[in-house]
Amino acid sequence: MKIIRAKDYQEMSKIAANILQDKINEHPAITLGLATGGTPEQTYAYLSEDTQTSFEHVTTFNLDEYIGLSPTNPNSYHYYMNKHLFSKVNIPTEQIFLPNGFAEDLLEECRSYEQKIKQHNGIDLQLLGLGQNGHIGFNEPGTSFERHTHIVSLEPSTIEANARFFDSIEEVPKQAITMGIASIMKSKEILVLVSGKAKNAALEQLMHGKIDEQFPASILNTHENVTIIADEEALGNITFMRREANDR
Ligand SMILES: O=P(O)(O)OC[C@H]1O[C@](O)(CO)[C@@H](O)[C@@H]1O
Repeated sequence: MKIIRAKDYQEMSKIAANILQDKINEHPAITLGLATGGTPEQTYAYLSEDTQTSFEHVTTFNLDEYIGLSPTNPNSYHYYMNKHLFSKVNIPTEQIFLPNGFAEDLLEECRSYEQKIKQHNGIDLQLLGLGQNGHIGFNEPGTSFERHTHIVSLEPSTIEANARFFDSIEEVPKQAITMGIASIMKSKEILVLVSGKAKNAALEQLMHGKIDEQFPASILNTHENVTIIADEEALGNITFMRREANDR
């Protein structure tokens, strides 16, 4: 795992945006996996400001979506992505994919979402945030590393952490559709963004803890092409010593 140290949130976001821009310019028909939450907001803002990079041939798959929120609900991840990125870049609508948390048949939605990713030959570059409990996408602690896109019940701690985006905690949906750990791990390359003191313990566990389904992000240590971009607050005093194979 490669670690890039950024001074602060702005610098982390700028580095991430530059990496994404370079990848898109090198491979205009790239398939990106995208994340939501507070962490990537500024990365998307930098991408939106850039008039040199064309999204005309880019395809995107988002990690997750709440169940029960329509795409026009301001708290849905559909809405978030339109607001922060898709409405500001030249990506054709038919190249944008998010799970539909409003689908009548949610199991079929999970199956067909996974199928669509496959039909696009998988994800070339997956952007990830890190939950304080180690979740990636909405894969909560205890999720099997073998799972593909599936329905999850959100942990009380995730509901609490995400309540800041809603008028009240009662409004936070209790379930979501998420790409599974197995879906994420099939990505050719993964970029993890980590910012702020609140993520320090999770980042330390990701870098130095054991690989365990109780801490979903730990699986990233077994992927061959992962870069973490973390700011100084998130890194705190974490040492950069190399993880040995027998630490796993
Ligand atoms: O960036 P945040 O808001 O801290 O969230 C971290 C992670 O949690 C989620 O928002 C899900 O709760 C992910 O989409 C995100 O990557």
